Amino acid sequence: MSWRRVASLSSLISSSKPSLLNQEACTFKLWEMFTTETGTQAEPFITFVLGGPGSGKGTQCTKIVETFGFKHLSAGDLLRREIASKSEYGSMILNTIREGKIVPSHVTVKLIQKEMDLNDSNKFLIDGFPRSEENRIAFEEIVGAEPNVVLFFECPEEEMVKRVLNRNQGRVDDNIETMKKRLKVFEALNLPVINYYSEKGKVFKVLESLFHQ
Ligand SMILES: Nc1ncnc2c1ncn2[C@@H]1O[C@H](COP(=O)(O)OP(=O)(O)OP(=O)(O)O)[C@@H](O)[C@H]1O
Ligand SMILES: O=c1ccn([C@@H]2O[C@H](COP(=O)(O)O)[C@@H](O)[C@H]2O)c(=O)[nH]1
Ligand SMILES: [Mg+2]
Repeated sequence: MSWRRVASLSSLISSSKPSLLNQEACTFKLWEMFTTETGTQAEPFITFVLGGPGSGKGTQCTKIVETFGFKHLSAGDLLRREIASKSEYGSMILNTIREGKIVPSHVTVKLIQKEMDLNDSNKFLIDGFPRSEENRIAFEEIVGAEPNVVLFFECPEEEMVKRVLNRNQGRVDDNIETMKKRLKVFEALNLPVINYYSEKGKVFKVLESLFHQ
């Protein structure tokens, strides 16, 4: 099956009976097709998983990993690990996350690249990255690859706010002040990346609908 055909499925999902397809069902259906298509591919299969703060990226990535064995690389988790290990960039990263801003591209891309190199898997879910056009360009230059596909989790803002404020994972950025900043950054810097890949026919929009996790 060609990517063109897979992309046309995305438009079907947006236009036909979205209320019957919850995030989980959409994701599983799509990934079933991707694994069938790319099972013998030698090059790494790269998926960028994008969406606003609290849209459910991490939650769905965990489910995909459990079922299909992709390697999940959360850029946010890699950055939080740097803070915890008190690395040279730790305090700068902590301050940036507190402010809801974006960590310099070279730092994040190096962390992602290192994890990709260390891993045997050839199928990656890169969650929460790229956050900006600058991030995207840095990844493409440094890693020398583009994503095969981009999953975009669309979720109403009030739902994202509710989820983040109820997450209870002790994250320094899960408070209303930082959340407002993160939403602004998402719209100003992350949406252009989604639009860029959308024009290349690589984006699957996964619709939020009424469903139980
Ligand atoms: N479909 C859903 N319905 C209700 N709650 C959900 C759903 N998906 C995720 N959640 C909950 O919402 C919260 C945020 O989800 P998650 O951490 O997966 O979001 P995220 O997109 O990774 O956010 P961030 O960008 O802040 O890391 C979690 O507490 C999760 O359990
Ligand atoms: O590529 C990235 C990813 C994340 N950040 C910073 O981390 C926080 C939290 O990220 P989550 O993906 O929500 O876990 C984000 O708000 C940014 O401050 C980043 O700079 N670059
Ligand atoms: Mg997350």
